[in-house]
Amino acid sequence: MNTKYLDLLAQKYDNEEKVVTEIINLEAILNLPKGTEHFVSDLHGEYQAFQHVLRNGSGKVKEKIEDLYKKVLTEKEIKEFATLVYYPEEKIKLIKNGFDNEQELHQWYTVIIERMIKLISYASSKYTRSKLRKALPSQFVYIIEELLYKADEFTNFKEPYYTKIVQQIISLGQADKLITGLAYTTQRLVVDHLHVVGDIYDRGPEPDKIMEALIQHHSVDIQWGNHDVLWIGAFAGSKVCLANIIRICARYNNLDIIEDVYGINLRPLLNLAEKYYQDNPVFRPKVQPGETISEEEKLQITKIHQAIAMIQFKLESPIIKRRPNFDMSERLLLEKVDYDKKEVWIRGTAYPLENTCFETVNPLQPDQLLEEEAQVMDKLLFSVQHSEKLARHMNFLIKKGSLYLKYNGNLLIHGCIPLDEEGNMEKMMIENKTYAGRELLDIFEHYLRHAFAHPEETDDLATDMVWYLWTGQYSSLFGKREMTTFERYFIKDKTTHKEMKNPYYYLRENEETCRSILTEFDLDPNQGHIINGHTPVKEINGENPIKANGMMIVIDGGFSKAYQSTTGIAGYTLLYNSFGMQLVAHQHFNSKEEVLLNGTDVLSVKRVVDKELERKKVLETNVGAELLQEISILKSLLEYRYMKREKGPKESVPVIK
Ligand SMILES: O=P(O)(O)OC[C@H]1O[C@](O)(COP(=O)(O)O)[C@@H](O)[C@@H]1O
Ligand SMILES: [Mn+2]
Repeated sequence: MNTKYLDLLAQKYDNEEKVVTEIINLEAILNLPKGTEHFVSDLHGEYQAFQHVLRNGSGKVKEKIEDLYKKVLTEKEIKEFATLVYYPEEKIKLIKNGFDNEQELHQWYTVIIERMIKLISYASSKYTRSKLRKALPSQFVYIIEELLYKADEFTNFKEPYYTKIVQQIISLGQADKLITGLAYTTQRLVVDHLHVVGDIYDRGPEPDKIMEALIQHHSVDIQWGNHDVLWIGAFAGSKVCLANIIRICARYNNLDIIEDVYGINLRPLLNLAEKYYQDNPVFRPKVQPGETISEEEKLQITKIHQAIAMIQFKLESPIIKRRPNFDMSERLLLEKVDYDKKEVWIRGTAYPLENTCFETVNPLQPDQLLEEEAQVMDKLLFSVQHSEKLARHMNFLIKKGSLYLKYNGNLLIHGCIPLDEEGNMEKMMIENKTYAGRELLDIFEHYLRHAFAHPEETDDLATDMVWYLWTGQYSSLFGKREMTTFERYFIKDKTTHKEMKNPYYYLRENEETCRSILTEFDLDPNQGHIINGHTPVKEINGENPIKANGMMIVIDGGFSKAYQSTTGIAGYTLLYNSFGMQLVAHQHFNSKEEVLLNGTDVLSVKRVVDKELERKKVLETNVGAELLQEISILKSLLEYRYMKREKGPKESVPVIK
């Protein structure tokens, strides 16, 4: 080992005891049960529902409360207590309003602090003290540690020392803060690591708040979804991606995300829209029940929606032409329109067009942007690339995200591995080289990162490739032959709207397919699972999210409100702890207010996907592999710096994928 490196390390471990202590500490951690992983996907801007799932740990918080209190508390009390852990600030307020004297309130504080301490003691039992300490609210670490210590020692909590501390906290007016801190600590202890298997953005109203929550989260990774790369693409300089995100925001009545949240000036686009467009039924924004919108505003959005959709269609054309390998010439639909007859030719059939808005299209050069349209896009791109908040969110997506992830033996991927009908990995030619399977995904990711690093380039291959990831047939995020946006707006015949899925989506029902994919990614097919998002599982039609004998798990049940009528539920999430995997089905989430008032916790059918025969330890995980490496380095340091040779044979370091 490089001695320079060891010298540097010795600055941190500047005596023998420190090295030895750390080795012992790490060895101990290896033998603890593995932490709980929590998988969510397809959040689609539904911040409130996501918060709920995060706060209740997909039912794990309640489960722990029930383990401890089922015999001593009523169902109502358990619900109340669980709600307090999920939403401490609001619930404390509500409860306090119900008391009419100080004494009752103090009594309540005493009981709740005791319960919270017990809960934390239980929830942290599989972690080291140091990990627990990091999860505690910093201002109360010392006090809580004292209480936890007493909770271990005396089960009845009547110990005067304990009582004294609690009384002091209450009389010094710190109880609310302490309870709130303890509630968040519980949430954090219940789920060790969060995986977001794609599609944070689009359709729902608050993707930015989801991003802020993820930035604050203690441990998270993201597998990009097709909607996320659309936003990354826009920020990286792709005007066609930018047109798409604005179009989708207009369609779902979410333009305030662009305008108010990210501070992007839509005025030039609005001026253009007002000049050329009128009302048009297919471009009116989708308004959620309960949402109010004035007729004037609706009309304005309808116009913007048309203006940006037409810009999008025009911008697609030059990319398709300069990238023959994208094999998308079928999508040059503006050129296939007969503008006199008002029909479009698709694969040899002429379809009548309706609700058209071709005011800015020159039939002789249909993909030509008007000067004004080009200027609008330049201004929008400038504004997007100078939004400080968007920059922060996109940087985080890039830092924590990837196209796929191998984690503890499983493969996490939003969309698919493009396959042909025989189950072979589809090949794509990029710059005279053919890629398939894992290599294809790696090169896609390489281009995406390149595009992000070069936001000034707007028409290069890397930037175009980000758009391909949104809509190309061999994109691992899209997984369909083509995106029929044009047809959906302008053609009545619904057969043209159908988007043919990649064979992956039926082949993934077979174990054999899943085995070959896991092998392609160098994962053990006897142990690993593929965890997918992207396609809503239609539980309503009896679709099973667990496929291929448990090797494939699809967790998109549709947080997206717009899709809940087709799925019949409000999303799946997955939990993977030391005992195995559990799939949780969530029922429709109405509002935080409803949970606060009635304790309705709309969970959750659990299906055991896998049961570990033996409890899985940290040693067998990704984290374990990293710790083993650290231990090995520390042992080298011990030997080099403090001349201690270890007795016995050196262990080899296993690699966990
Ligand atoms: O329902 P909408 O918002 O019109 O979106 C439909 C489009 O969304 C897509 O399904 C992609 O979004 P998802 O990743 O959420 O499936 C396209 O295939 C389709 O054209
Ligand atoms: Mn998706």
